[in-house]
Amino acid sequence: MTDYTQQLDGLRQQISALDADLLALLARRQQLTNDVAETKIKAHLPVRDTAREEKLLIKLIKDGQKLGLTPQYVTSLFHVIIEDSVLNQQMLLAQRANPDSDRPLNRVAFLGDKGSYSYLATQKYFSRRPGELLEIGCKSFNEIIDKVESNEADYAVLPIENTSSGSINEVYDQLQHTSLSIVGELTHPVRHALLVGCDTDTKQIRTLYAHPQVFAQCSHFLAELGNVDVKPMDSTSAAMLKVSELNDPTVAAIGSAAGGELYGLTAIESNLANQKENHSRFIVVARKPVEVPLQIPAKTTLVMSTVQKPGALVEALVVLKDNDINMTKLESRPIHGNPWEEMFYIDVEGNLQDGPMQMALDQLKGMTRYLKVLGCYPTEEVSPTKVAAANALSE
Ligand SMILES: C=C(O[C@@H]1C=C(C(=O)O)C=C[C@H]1O)C(=O)O
Repeated sequence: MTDYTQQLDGLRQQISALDADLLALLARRQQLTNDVAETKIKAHLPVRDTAREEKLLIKLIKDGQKLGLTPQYVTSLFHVIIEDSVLNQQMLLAQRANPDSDRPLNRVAFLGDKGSYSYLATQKYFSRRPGELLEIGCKSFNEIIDKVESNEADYAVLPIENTSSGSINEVYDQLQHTSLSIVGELTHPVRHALLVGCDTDTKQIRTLYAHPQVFAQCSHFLAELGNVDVKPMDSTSAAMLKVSELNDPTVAAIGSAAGGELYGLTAIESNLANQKENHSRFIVVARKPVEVPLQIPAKTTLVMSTVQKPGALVEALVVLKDNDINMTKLESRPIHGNPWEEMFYIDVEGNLQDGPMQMALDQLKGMTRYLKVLGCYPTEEVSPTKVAAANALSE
């Protein structure tokens, strides 16, 4: 061994030892924040305390500067740490309010197979929850819903909208007919890459396999690519499997680089989506609704059809406004067999147990032809507490 390799080895050993200490400290911090959650349950306090977070961040930024760490570094690091702590605490409270959802095994149905975006989202959502995960890959949204309805699965993870291609109509249509309830949500980044199974380059690709939603999200890239045969597949993972089996330099799939790795595929181009910030929102559905404790932020999804008269939808929305309920999404879908009639899907911020929500639902019942609560569930988004670094340092 040369002197330099010896030196490098020695330094790396020290770094690894420090990283192990950091992990142990983070685990201790997590334990303390879980204890905080227990206290909040007893004291009926909200999980999130942004004033405390702001104070904490200001002090950390100042102390970090003294140690030579930039405010940006400290801030982004602690945003991740705090987000994780808030999500864990929320999960703990939600679990406590729904003890029967605490299972040793969570059987989860999702679209595709290992490597699909739904698979990655499923892994992410259930990684925070107790119990083992049994993944049940399915070929269609219909099959996914069926699995839960027939008790072959406990949960389904369904993509509902994407920042590039918009709402996933097929999922909305399934929600019209199911007795299942929405019990959770999550957003997951969707980063499309061009995946190949052997040594090749983009110019040689003649056939592209992907899910139709993916083609829609990457339409600009496809237009630039020009003369390729586009083959729609049931899922991203089916596209990956196809390309790995064909082992042909003229074929490629579009999917995530992480998913492609599971099939031995290499990403030769990345960031293919029209919109660079490409995210999908998923809903988690189950046979039984959940109760969301008032100490954590909640969303409620309603579906309704209005009476056929001018302004009926506006009147329904005014009910939400009058009860100070914030609507985060409105989607309309045709009702099969009733031409020109629409079903409206509405996401609002708030808990089903809230007084204003109950009031609004009562009023809506009297003025709609059909009204159903699809679910009330914890909001998974933790917007980071902003601290102007300059403010922190000028004190
Ligand atoms: C741990 C707490 O709960 C939340 C998480 C925080 C953290 O991880 O430091 C800080 C404030 C709260 O939003 C707390 O209230 O102290």
